[in-house]
Parts: sequence; C-alpha cells; structure tokens
Amino acid sequence: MNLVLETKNINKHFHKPKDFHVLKNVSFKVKKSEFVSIMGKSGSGKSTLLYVLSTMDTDYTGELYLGEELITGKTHRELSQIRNENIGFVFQFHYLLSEFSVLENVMLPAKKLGKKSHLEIERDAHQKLEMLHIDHLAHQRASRISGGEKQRVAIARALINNPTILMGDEPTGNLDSHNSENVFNIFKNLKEEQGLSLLVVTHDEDFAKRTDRIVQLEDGRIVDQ
Ligand SMILES: Nc1ncnc2c1ncn2[C@@H]1O[C@H](COP(=O)(O)OP(=O)(O)OP(=O)(O)O)[C@@H](O)[C@H]1O
Repeated sequence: MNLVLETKNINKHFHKPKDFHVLKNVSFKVKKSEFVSIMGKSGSGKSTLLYVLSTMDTDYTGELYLGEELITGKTHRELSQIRNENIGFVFQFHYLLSEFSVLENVMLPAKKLGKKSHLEIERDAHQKLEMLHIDHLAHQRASRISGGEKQRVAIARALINNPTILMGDEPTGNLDSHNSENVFNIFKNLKEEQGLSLLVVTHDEDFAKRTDRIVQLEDGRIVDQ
C-alpha cells in the first residue's frame, strides 16, 4: 500500500484552563490519490487534529509518518522544511497578501523553500494558475479579485511546491454553493489527474459524501473511517 500519511495512537491534552484530553488514540492512514474528509461536531477536535497532522503542533504523544518517514520528534527547523516540501494548505480564509499580485502570492512558498530560481518559480506559478483557469489574473492585486478567485489563488499557492498531500480546514466554509462546487471539482481533478492525496476538514455533508472516505471524530476519538 502506497501510504502518504499515517498516525499511530495520537493523544493530545490541553493543560489550561484544566487538563482536557482532546485527541484520543487517533490512528488512521491516507493512501496516495486518496481524497479523505474529516467530519465531526463543533469541538470534536478536527482543527486540533489537523494542526498535529500538518506538523504545526508537536505537543502530542503517538507517531506521525509522512510517507515512510517518522515525523514525530523532529526539530522545528526540520519540520518547517518537511512541511514546505510535502504539505499544501488551504484554509477557510485565503490569507493572501492583499498588496501583492496574484502571481507573487503564488510564488511565495517556493521562494521560501529556496530551491529554484526566480524564473523557474515564476514559470511554475503561471502553470498552476493556468491549471486553475485564473492565469489572466496573474498581475492583479490579490485584494481586487472575487472570493471564489481568491480561494483558487490560495489553492495554486498550496500547490506551488508540488506537495504529496493537500490539507484543508473548511476550504469551502466561506464560499457560496457555486464556488464550493468549483473547489470540490478542482480537488477531485488533482486526485484523479495528478495522484494528489487530500485531507479536508469540513462541515459540508454534500462535499464529504463525495470524497473517498469520511473519518468521523467524536469527542476526540475516531468512531468511523
Ligand atoms: N488552545 C486550547 N486550549 C484549551 N482548549 C482548547 C484549545 N484549542 C481548542 N480547545 C478545545 O479543544 C476542543 C476541540 O477544539 P477544535 O478546535 O479542535 O474543534 P473542532 O472540531 O475543530 O471545532 P469547530 O468545528 O468548531 O471548528 C474544543 O473543546 C476546544 O474548546
């Protein structure tokens, strides 16, 4: 089995205001080209889990693997590199830099990684924008485009370093039904045409039902997957 991500017995506690066991023995796997959604009531631990899986939060017990590599126990510097190379993120809010152009926003994570020349990165950024049918917006300021377009720019930015997995925290939470449908179709194409794995926290049942698998969280525990 070609695994992209695996967790083994992840447990996490918050210590303030009092001890709270927020993630309980969370074990699951994401395969290559798999499109997985995470659902659960408000407060069930979805965002907390995504922080752990995305390597941002290291305060947990258990094991996290990306591919074959054990990620748990790495230094913050190592994690930052691993994250930039392997994981793309799309959030509910696009977090684009409004004074920068669309193209500059998409180029930023590749600049940060520092592995390619400016010209190569610019070419890659245009290619991602073309794939998402928004290359004509490349030189617009990010503040001057629509909400749906902003989310597509955020997806292009998440893809610029060719991650193995794309993670989303409510990526359609701020969009109308037409733009949500667009985002779903983009994700599905990325899976089918590029073999990308996707892991998306969502409250949207219609969205989740059409993914390959739903991981259901209840009080920090997986009750179905
Ligand atoms: N920094 C923190 N300190 C203490 N408790 C926290 C902290 N962050 C979150 N929690 C608690 O942990 C639980 C899980 O929160 P989390 O944000 O992961 O839930 P969620 O499933 O993503 O909810 P929502 O769907 O509302 O976004 C909640 O009870 C929340 O109040």
